[in-house]
Amino acid sequence: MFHEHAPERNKESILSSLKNCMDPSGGSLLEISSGSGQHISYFAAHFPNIEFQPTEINRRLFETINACTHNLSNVLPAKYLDVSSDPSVWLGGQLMNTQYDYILNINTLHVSNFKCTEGLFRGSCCALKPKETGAIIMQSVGEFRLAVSEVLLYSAIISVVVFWCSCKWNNRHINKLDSKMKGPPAYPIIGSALELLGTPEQVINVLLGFYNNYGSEPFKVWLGPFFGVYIIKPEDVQIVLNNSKALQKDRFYEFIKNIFGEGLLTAPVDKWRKHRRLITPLFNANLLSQFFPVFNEKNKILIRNLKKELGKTQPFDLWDYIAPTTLNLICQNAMGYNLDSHSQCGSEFEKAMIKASELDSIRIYKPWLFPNIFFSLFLRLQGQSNVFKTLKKLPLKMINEKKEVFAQKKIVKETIVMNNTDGEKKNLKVFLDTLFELNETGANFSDNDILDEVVTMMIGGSETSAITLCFSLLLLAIHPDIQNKVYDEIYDVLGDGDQTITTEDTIKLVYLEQVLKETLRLFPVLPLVIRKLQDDVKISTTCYIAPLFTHRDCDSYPNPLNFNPENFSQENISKRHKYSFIAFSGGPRGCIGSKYAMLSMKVMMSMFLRNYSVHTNCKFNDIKLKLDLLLRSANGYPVFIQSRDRRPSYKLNKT
Ligand code: HEM
Repeated sequence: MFHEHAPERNKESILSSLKNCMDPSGGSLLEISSGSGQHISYFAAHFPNIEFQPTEINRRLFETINACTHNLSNVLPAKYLDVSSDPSVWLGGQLMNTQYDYILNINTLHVSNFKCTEGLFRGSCCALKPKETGAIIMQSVGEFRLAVSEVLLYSAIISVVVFWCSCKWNNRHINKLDSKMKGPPAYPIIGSALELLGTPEQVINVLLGFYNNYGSEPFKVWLGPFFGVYIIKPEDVQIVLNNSKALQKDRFYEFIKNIFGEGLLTAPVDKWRKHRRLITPLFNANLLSQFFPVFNEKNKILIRNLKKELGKTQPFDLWDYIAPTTLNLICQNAMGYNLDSHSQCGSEFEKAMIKASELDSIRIYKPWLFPNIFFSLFLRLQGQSNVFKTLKKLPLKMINEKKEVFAQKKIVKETIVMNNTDGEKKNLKVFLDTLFELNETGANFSDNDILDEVVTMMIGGSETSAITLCFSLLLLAIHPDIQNKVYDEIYDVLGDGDQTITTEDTIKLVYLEQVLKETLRLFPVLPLVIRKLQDDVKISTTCYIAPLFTHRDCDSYPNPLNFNPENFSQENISKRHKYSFIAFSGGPRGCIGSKYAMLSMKVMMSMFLRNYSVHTNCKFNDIKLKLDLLLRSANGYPVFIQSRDRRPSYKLNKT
């Protein structure tokens, strides 16, 4: 027999709680984990009309329990019960026939495996009679919560102090820089996070506010405990982007690895160097002309789809048509995968992409979401734990299908055959197949590497162009005179027929290129590029290169908030610093797909404008921006379209 002190100490207070919630006139009670039997013998004496069933997992305690209760006629002999087991085997399977008015459990959960807690709740659902008096009484839970919350509180305080000290230590080298530079107010640990609270629409306005307050000279911002410097002047931007010690992406890119893995965009320098060297030849200007048949074919489908918007009085959102087309283009051109018959997969991917980039961007501006554990919790609370998995579904499907074809054919160069403009057959070099091919020659891309590069290309190659095209068309709708000028050029180059567009045609579409660049100047899809600048003694400083700010510098652009494609006339370009336009970033780690992007956008714009004129009720100042990982219009791209009268404006004006 053994005797414990705790039950002696707390039995009185538990009894008073039981008196509050138990009906003494009758009923039955199942005690789980009766231990020494001290509790049950004490309570049974106070509730003579209630039948008590003691239970215990440790059979050796049965004797002790029974000895404590032998003179109480309302206590049954102790029974074996493993609370973590399935309820169907509780009490030798009797539970299904015998149900109780009360279940009592004291001082178990905080000393047992979590399976026991789960089992207790699961079993209680079966063990309690289905009436309101059924109750689980667990004095131990109160103690348990207190103990855990205290432990959590102390751990949190200690973690914060340790974290603060380590930040202080890591940041010791920037104390001087910090004190000399201007920037928004910052507080320990959270930095300027309070300023950046708010929706994606508000965040972009706060960032623009920083620029308005501090101008083009470098200024500091603390994102959480991390110090960073905004670099805006083209001369300074050029130095950073071309510095071999600034090729490393900053820690914030770790946050977006749940989307891009370690594709080119996010890869650490060593991996990036190797992959970039292998992938760059695929974006060679000579190879790009091979994509034209696909450009022409997919844009024809776009033009056909748009027909249903003709004659409507309500504006529609350009995004709904342009985004699926750019995704379709990159899937076909880079992966050799035709999305036409898998539009459902495409739209699931697009939705997941937007949601994922929204969630990751929220994290960047909220230091309390920096630790993975808090971010996972945040995703759960938002009901979005699966979004990153959903995003990978389409790329995985494409990779697996293409891999099978590659293996089946057992060929080194897998190709797809398309009709080119002259009607002859031509082989198209596909990015994904080239990765498989490179592996055959020892490049060692793992399955994860391939997935990461494919996701990077799909997002880099579709979302960015779609946003730019939508902004461009919206701006042309707002500025009909500029739209006329673009169409006149298209007419002069392509005539009034429907012939397919060639590389040579796109070279001649000079003004259209100015329009696209001016759009990217005003609305750079990637408004922020973050690099880690490391010095010789491995001390690093974060540099924020902000195309959005550099493009609004009055020294480079006299009226920076006006939409003026003349900013990109040869004459005006020659007057400016090369790095005054950095929509595609610059230096060795600049955008690998800039040429592909410009070509595909030129083809889509010219086919669109050749068939339709675009109109809107929206004014320039109505465009509201929002920032997730990319810069978008917060209120969409609302336009109307009309069939194009295929005559240039100079001929129309004469009639
Ligand atoms: C309007 C269209 C586009 C814009 C404005 C744009 C802009 C950019 C920018 C600013 C970067 C540097 C990002 C950083 O350092 O954080 C970048 C990188 C990249 N872009 Fe683009 N991009 C566009 C289209 C494309 C296309 C069509 C592709 C692929 C077909 C592509 C693939 C990539 C890749 C792979 C990188 C990472 C490069 C590296 O780190 O080596 N982009 N892009």
